[in-house]
Amino acid sequence: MRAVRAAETAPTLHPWLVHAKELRVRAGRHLAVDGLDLTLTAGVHGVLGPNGAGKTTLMRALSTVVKPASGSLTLLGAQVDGRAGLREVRRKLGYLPQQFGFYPRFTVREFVAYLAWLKEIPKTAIPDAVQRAIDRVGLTTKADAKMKTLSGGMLRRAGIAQAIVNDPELLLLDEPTVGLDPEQRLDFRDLLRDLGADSCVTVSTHLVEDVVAACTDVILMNEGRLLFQGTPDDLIARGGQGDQGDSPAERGYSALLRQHRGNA
Ligand SMILES: Nc1ncnc2c1ncn2[C@@H]1O[C@H](COP(=O)(O)OP(=O)(O)OP(=O)(O)O)[C@@H](O)[C@H]1O
Repeated sequence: MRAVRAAETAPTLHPWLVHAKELRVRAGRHLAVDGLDLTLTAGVHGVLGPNGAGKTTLMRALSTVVKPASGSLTLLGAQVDGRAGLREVRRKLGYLPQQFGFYPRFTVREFVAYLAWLKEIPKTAIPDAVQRAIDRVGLTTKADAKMKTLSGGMLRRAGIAQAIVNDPELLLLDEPTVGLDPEQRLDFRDLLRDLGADSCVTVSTHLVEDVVAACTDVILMNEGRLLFQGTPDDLIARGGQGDQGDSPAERGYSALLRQHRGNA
């Protein structure tokens, strides 16, 4: 019998929950993510960048919806290379796509329960998990309303509920605040902080102020690459009086893009 080394039975330690190296991902024929290096741990990571920067394509790769064209991507310790073995990672993922499909006749509860079933949550645990997710996004009174009767902002919240129903270790939210009213946006910031306390939450948005208020980490993408990664304070420190923007963070954002374009 072969001797088993201690290293073979030790738990796998992966300091990064997401680790991308020289990552390239196609959107159609276009290389929308083009040589991205990124490491993420627990916390709330806000992904900013101009239209077409590759944010959605990155989120699709992190959610395992599209497979990388090249480079390496490790999610929750598992190498994503297009082959088998993704089932375990997918059970621990939550993903709100920019546009998501649903059966319009489903109630919110049925929609979230369906996703809970897909995530392989044990049958007996589903009703409580669904109720908790619906409560956390503030849709308690709409739990038994049909999806087709919801407003845009409510639909978005139902989408967030399905993404968090399995208490994911890696949560990916693509433009989650679109359509939310100001009060709901403030509630959502609280939810983000709560979720990021012990999991890795990645939020793509155009709202620099949401990132500053609710994120531990800012990621700025441009043309498929990482331009900047730092704290909201680091972003603010990059801006000057002459830079475009209505707030210190927006000025920091503009300054980083301007400097990059100047150097390109
Ligand atoms: N199906 C496709 N075929 C060809 N090009 C595509 C396709 N989808 C996206 N692209 C291109 O890939 C690039 C990145 O798109 P992506 O949607 O990832 O950017 P984004 O940062 O999310 O943009 P936005 O802020 O507008 O949502 C863009 O130049 C876009 O035109």
